[in-house]
Amino acid sequence: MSTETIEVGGLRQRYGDFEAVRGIDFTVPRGGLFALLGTNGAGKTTTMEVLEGFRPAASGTVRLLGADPYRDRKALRPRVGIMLQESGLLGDLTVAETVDLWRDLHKNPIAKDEALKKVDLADKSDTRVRQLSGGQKRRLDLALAVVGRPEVLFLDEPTTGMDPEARIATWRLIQELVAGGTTVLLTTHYLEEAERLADRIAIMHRGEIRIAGTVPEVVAGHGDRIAFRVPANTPIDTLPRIGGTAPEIAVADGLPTARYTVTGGEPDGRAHLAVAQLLTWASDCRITLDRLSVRPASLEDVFLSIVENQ
Ligand SMILES: Nc1ncnc2c1ncn2[C@@H]1O[C@H](COP(=O)(O)OP(=O)(O)OP(=O)(O)O)[C@@H](O)[C@H]1O
Repeated sequence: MSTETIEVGGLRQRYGDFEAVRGIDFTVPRGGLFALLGTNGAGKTTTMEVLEGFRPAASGTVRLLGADPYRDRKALRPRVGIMLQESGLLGDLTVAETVDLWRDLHKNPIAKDEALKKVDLADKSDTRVRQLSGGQKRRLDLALAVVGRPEVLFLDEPTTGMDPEARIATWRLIQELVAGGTTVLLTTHYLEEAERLADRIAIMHRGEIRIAGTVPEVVAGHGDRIAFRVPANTPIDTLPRIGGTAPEIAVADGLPTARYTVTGGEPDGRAHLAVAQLLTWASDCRITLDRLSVRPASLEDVFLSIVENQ
């Protein structure tokens, strides 16, 4: 028997003639947190909806807790928590009434006060849902998703609209749930959210997973970034090519800034060699490399290179 809580193999999904998901594969073990990142319309929500059992897979294999999420959705429902992108809350109910309604759907729900405390809405208990702010509604959505003590949690852009404090509190709650063994599939446009929370991520673009792995694995092949400013009138056309690549030059506040992406070679030594080459050039030109920075590629760099180049 598989030890994976979520299994997706060769999943394809169409809307009429349009293929929104074009053969994707990933698995999430019990207690893992997998984040799907990607451009608008990449197919993240569609993938999640198949796993949530809202529609059958057009082709491919999809298993949730060892079962078919569409055919076995009745049996799976009590074991799964879902936070959709668009909340379907009833505006006339109070926060407390809403939580009560959801608690009634579960056999062993957490206490109402505990649910509201988890998402910092205890003081809004008697407020009508329509009077909540966007971020507060998101927090109520999250309380409803966790009220039934789910084994698997689907979170579709959970922190959109939340202020930074609420976002950090939400991350803490998600981390507690994962530490307790809950398996989470998350979609997000916040790269920092994925970096903080996920064991593994996938970046989707146009219905395909373009890259997947742990964050260090994903950024590993994308080189280092070197940037510096030089005084005006520096002969920037004499800047060395590094690894066969010329720098990108941008002018800010009247001063040229050079940026290199350094790939190839041994990761441990390539930035060192590149900087040595640049310092020699600077010394020959009798200038200083102002605000010299050297860093490995970030998740944002990888994301942008996927989106811009493909
Ligand atoms: N019900 C639908 N009918 C037709 N096309 C749809 C439907 N739902 C989604 N699509 C299309 O399928 C593609 C994938 O949409 P999906 O919502 O899965 O993307 P997403 O990655 O979640 O995007 P976002 O980050 O904007 O939420 C998009 O091009 C979208 O327009």
